[in-house]
Amino acid sequence: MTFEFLAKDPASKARAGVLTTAHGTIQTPIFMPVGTAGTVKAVHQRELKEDVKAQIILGNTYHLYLRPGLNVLEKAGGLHKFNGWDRPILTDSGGYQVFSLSGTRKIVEEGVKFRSHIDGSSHLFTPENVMDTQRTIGADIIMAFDECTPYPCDYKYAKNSMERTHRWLQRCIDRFDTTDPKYGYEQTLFPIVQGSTYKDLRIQSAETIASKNRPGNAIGGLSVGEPAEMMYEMTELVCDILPADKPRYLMGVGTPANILENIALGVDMFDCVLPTRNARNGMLFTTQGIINIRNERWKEDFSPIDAELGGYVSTFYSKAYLRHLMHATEMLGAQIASVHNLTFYLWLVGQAREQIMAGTFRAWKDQMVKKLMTRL
Ligand SMILES: CNc1nc2c(CCNCC3CCCCC3)c3nc(N)[nH]c(=O)c3cc2[nH]1
Repeated sequence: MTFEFLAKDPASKARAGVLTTAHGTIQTPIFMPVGTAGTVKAVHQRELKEDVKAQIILGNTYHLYLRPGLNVLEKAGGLHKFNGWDRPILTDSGGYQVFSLSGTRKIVEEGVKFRSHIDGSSHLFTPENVMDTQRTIGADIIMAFDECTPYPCDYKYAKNSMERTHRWLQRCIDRFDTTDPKYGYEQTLFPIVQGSTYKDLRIQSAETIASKNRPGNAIGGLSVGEPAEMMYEMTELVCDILPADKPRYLMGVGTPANILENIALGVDMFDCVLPTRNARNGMLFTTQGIINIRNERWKEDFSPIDAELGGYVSTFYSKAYLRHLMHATEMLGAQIASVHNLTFYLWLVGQAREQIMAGTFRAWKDQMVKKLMTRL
């Protein structure tokens, strides 16, 4: 994988570039739609490509390992073949999902013991077997096995957890660098910075991750309930230490405003469940601001969902019709809202990229953040 720089914003740390992987190129800054069990919920691959214009999507190691399982995925020839997505895929390492999904889990030096949320069977994720699992899934970019510390978290726990994550990282590197890809194309391992909200730990973790000299780096342990200002402070601190010539991936972020503010701090890659999860609850991000489509006020508004955004669903369907579908709990409602929100997120990062290329990102960002927060 290579990262080529195209432009840097004169009035911020925002940059625009191109990431080249075995399954194609990615224009950065980029938003990566989250697929859980091998699908972006309620969205067809064709819609992801043609309407959303997604360039890279996420797969979920924890889910895919439990169901359909590695045998099916290997027989299919990997996730790209299984779900038909022939562009880049990134998989998270599963540690975070164990914490957020499996009620019962225990962290030991070896790894994390947990029970499947599907059938209660017990499992152990280790740095080594999580590397092997991600080799079998076949994602172009895979993440190191880490612990995402909760917020708030006391200093002692954060320090011990960070040091264990660094030991796990070395085990990931040793395993990854001595195993081959299974399907004939190269994969890339990203390490993840931890350190909770403690400046000295964040500096130490960023320096450790930078020293591994991998093709890309991730920032973890944020977007876990901390105030936005804290997220920005930690991100800026870490971005100033991570090498500028490698892509920076801020995990699990975020709202449209979070994304623009973090692009200004030097982040290139984002993922978040917000656009799809909120869509299913009727919360739409639009070029005019945020709409709760279930609200009475849209009952007889026959204007397009978002005429400015363009794209099929946002111009073909009206607000009144989508509101009706949501109230009737019609599946089509979730599909329309999901495609709309994802299209909005890809549009937003695309606009940011154009502004960075034009050298006008900073002023555009400041007024866009205000507009995006407007509740219509
Ligand atoms: C929402 N906030 C947040 N997410 C974080 C995530 C998950 C990022 N999203 C991955 C997708 C989730 C759905 C299924 C497909 C993978 C984090 N992941 C890791 N490994 N480490 C973090 O510190 C880490 C930190 C995170 N903070």
